[in-house]
Amino acid sequence: MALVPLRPGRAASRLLPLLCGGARSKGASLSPGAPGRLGQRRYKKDVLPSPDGPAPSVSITEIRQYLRAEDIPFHDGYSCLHTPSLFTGDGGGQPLSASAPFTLFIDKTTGSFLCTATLAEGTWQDFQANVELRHRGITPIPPASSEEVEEEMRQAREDARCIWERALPLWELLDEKEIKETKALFGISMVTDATLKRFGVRYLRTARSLVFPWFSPQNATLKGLKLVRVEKKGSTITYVEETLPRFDSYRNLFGLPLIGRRDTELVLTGWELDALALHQSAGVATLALPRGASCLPPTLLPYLEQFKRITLWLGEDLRSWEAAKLFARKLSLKRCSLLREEVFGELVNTEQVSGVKWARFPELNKLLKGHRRGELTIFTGPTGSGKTTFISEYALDLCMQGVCTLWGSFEINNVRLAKIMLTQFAGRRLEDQLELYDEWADRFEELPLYFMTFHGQQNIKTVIDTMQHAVYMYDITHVVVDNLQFMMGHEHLSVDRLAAQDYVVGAFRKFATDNTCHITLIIHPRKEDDEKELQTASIFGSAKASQEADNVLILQDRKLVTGPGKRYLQVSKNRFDGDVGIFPLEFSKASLSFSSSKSKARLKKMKGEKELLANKTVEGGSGASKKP
Ligand SMILES: Nc1ncnc2c1ncn2[C@@H]1O[C@H](COP(=O)(O)OP(=O)(O)OP(=O)(O)O)[C@@H](O)[C@H]1O
Repeated sequence: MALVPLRPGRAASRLLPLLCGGARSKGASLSPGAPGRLGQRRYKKDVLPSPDGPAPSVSITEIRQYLRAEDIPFHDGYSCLHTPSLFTGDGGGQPLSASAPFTLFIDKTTGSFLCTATLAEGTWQDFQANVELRHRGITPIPPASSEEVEEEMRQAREDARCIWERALPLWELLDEKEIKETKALFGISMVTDATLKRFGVRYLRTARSLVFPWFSPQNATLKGLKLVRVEKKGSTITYVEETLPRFDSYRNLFGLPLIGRRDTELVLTGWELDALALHQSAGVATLALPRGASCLPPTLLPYLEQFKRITLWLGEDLRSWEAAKLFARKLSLKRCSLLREEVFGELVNTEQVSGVKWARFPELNKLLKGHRRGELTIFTGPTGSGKTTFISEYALDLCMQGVCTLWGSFEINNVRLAKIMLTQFAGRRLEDQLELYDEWADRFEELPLYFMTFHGQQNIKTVIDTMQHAVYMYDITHVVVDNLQFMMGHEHLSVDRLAAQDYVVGAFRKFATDNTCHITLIIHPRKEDDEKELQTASIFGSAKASQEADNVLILQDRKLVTGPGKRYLQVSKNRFDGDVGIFPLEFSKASLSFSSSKSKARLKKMKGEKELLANKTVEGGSGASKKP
């Protein structure tokens, strides 16, 4: 596996030795004013895993052939193959009986398995190893999670239990007024006590949060919970969620214990309160995804196999609609239905099609309008001008708004990159304020951010396979590749380099389109005259890269003319609506940020690159327009 999520005790924790050296432990509070302890976190001094290949892929045909060859009975389900469990019953020696319950689910895409009876899970290789053990008469032992993960889950269970015990059923609050106000705050005035009771929703007064429990589907013990509180800014209301365990280990399909064996129709919602309301109003079986429209973890698919019809009800915005379409592919299109077409028709005309807006780069919004799925952005700039630093912040900005992001950093290692990002995230040098480190690291770990563990030259096929895997596993919608030169591969050195590059660009283009995933690809410029600014034609290689790209961004670095350290960002191609132009970037060395608050929008829109260059020559070759 060549992917690393930033999660507790893993990647981000490994940043710490870089900042202060040595191990640490901590006891962080769950949120200001909220009771409960996240407990001790252990940190290792080791570094990120060394580069390894992608997960060995297995096709569904191979899986079927293997099961037949091994005499293992199976049903062909929607997303999984179903077999009797290897981990229950009489153990080794005996062939698996077709009359046993089919509680083991093999993911058709990855070959990973989950036994819903014992919660044993593992890779396709683990499955084969366990079949082998049975042949030798040994009772298979479920592959164990690492000690670190076990400890984290145990701690989360304990913390969840403490909170759960302090939380009250909403209707047991002391006074009627408080109940009414609380329900109104969460928009659930119409939800009855019976519904709240059925779903086991409680209220934690001290944290002014609703509490949604995660019960084990096996034995109904509490595995974790989600807290939701309301934040009001003016007339805008936002719901803030926190989970135990942390988001990427929080795999609760909320409502699962209420599903009967015979239920065959389901409404799958993006959040818990929708599941409640829909169940109450339509009487249908409902489940809520643990992270809303942002992802559908494949480990949840086995629990959805029993449904013949699934209606995806993730939200009414375009992002939810796009997510629903991708989730439907995982769930099998033939049983899914989405929001009505007319609703989508209305959305097409709204602002939303322009994509996710950058919070730190308003000028980029004015030109590109936003970040959209399925596009290819090419980014270039002179050597050492700050390309990686800029793209790090540009991608972080989107990631902070829930865009699931995968980084392929082939030039600088992931620890260095994560350190740059963490500095940009915190907006300060944490080396100087170590007391703030824990808080920022905790928040950073919550981002939907993943890293490929490749370093140095890589074969494009391996990289594309890894990206494909990540899209399936983590619903990645933005991949950053830094940079193209590392994909040209040794084997291409003898052939035409331009043809090799065209091939690689074509492969990324196809990936972006096929997976409705945005790719930002950094490409070095060709050797240029230092005195001249870069243009689209300066991108290394043939014209293919700029033709295939939807957006071309150039980091202009004209130190000699415009004074020390001045950089400009030029949008030289914009397929979405054609606006091109240039705006200055203010760099702060302390926060490694290009979005310094001092920066006033001095955006200059241009009709085309030629006009842009001509204009600058008229203005004395200053490298960029200074006009407002
Ligand atoms: N605007 C800027 N002003 C001054 N220093 C900067 C600026 N942007 C980045 N830097 C610093 O310059 C160094 C190189 O930055 P970075 O690695 O992002 O450049 P790059 O263009 O990706 O390099 P390469 O061409 O080698 O891939 C880093 O130490 C970074 O902190």
